[in-house]
Amino acid sequence: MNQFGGSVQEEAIGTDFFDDPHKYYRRWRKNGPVFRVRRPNGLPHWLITGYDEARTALADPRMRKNVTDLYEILRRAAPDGRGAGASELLSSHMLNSDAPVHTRLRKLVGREFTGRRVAALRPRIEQITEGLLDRMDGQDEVDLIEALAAPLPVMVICELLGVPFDDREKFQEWSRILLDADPSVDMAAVSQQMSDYLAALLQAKRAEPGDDLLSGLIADSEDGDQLSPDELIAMAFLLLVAGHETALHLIGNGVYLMLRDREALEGLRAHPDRIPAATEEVLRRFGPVGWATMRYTGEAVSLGGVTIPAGELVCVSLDAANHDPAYNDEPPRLHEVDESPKHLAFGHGIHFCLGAPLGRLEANVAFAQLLQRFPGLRLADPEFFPDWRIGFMRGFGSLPVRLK
Ligand code: HEM
Repeated sequence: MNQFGGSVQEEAIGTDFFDDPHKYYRRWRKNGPVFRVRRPNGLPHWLITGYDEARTALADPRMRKNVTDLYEILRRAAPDGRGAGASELLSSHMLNSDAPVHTRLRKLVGREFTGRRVAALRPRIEQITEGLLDRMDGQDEVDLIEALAAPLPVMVICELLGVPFDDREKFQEWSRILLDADPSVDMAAVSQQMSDYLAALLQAKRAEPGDDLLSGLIADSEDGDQLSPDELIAMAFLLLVAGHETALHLIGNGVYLMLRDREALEGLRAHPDRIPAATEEVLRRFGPVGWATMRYTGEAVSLGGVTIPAGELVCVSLDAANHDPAYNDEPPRLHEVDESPKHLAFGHGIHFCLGAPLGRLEANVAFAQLLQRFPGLRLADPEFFPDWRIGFMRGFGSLPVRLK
C-alpha cells in the first residue's frame, strides 16, 4: 500500500528510456493519462501523458512553479537531497515563477523580445546560415550538428542578446551541466561561474549600452521599472539557455527525420513553401523539449481520474502528449503536412515559449538553405541511429552526413 491508497502505479524509468521513449509511452498509456514515475536518478513525481490532460495542466494556475517552494519540494523528494541544478539566483526567472511575478517579468521582456525584432533578424539568420553552408561546401562528409545545427542558434542568440560569441564554449559548457543536473559536478560552483559571468557582462552593458536585447532590458529597468540586477541575471540566463540548445535540437532532429524519408526530403526540396508546416510536424514528432519543466501542486488537483495531493511534483511529457493516439493516429509524411499539427512542443498557457517565432524561423531557414544547397545530402551511414541525449531535452550530439 502506498501513500496514495495503493491504487496508484509507480513506474520506474530506466536509462534505456532515452533511446526509445515510445516503448514506455505505449506501456504507460494502459495506466491512464496521469500516474507516478521514478526517474533514473530516483526522483519520484507525477507524470502527465495524455494530450487533453497535458493542455489542462499547463494552463492550470494550481500547477505552480515558484522557485523557492519548488526547490524545497525537490530537495525533500530527491533521494540524495540535492534537489535541482542551477542556483536559486539563476533559477529565479519567469519560467520558475507564477502570476503576478511572471506577468510582470514576461511583460518587461516582451517589450524587447518583439515579433518585429525577431522578423528583422531573418536576413541576418539567412546570412549566417549561408556562411556556415559555405564552409561545408567542397567537403564530402560533415557532422551536421557541428557544422550547422549547433553554431547557428548560438550565433543568433549571441547577436540578439549582445553576448560575445567568443565566450560560447564557457557558457555552453556551464549551461549543459546545469540543465542535465549532472550529479558528479559541483552545481554551486558552476552556477557561481555562470552568474559571475552574466553579472560582469550586464555591468559592461550598463557602462556601454549596445543595440542589443540585454542593453534594452537594462535601459527599461532604469526607466523607473523594476528589473533588479538579480532579476536581470536570471533573465539573461534563461534567454541564453532556452535560446540555443532547443533550436540546435530542432534543426538536428528535423534534418534526421528528413534524411530518413527520401521522398519527403525531395518533396520539400521541390516545394520549399511546405517547409514551415514540416517544421511543425518535426516539433510534434521530435520536439526538443521532451518533458516540460517541473511544476508542483499548490493545492489538490483532480486530473485524468486521479487526485494529486497538494505539494506534489508534477511533470508534463510534451512528447507523450504529442503522440497521444487520440489525436495523432496517422501522422502525415513531412512533405504532406496540410494542417498545422496540434502539438504542445512549445508548451501552453502562461509559460508558452517566448522564443517560438525565433526557433521556427531558424529551423525554416536552415532546412530551406540546406536542401537547396546540397542535392546529394544523405546520411553517411544509412543505418545511423542517434545517440540520444540522456535527459529530457530530446536531441543528439552528432549527425554525420554526406554532401555529394
Ligand atoms: C526551437 C525550439 C524551442 C522549443 C521546442 C522550445 C520549447 C519551450 C517550452 C516547451 C517552453 C515551456 C516550458 C514549460 O512550460 O515548462 C519554453 C519556454 C520558454 N522558451 Fe522556448 N523553446 C524553443 C526555442 C526558444 C528560443 C529560441 C528562445 C529564445 C530566447 C526561447 C525562450 C523561452 C523562454 C524565455 C521561455 C519561458 C517562457 C515563460 O516562462 O513565460 N525558446 N520553450
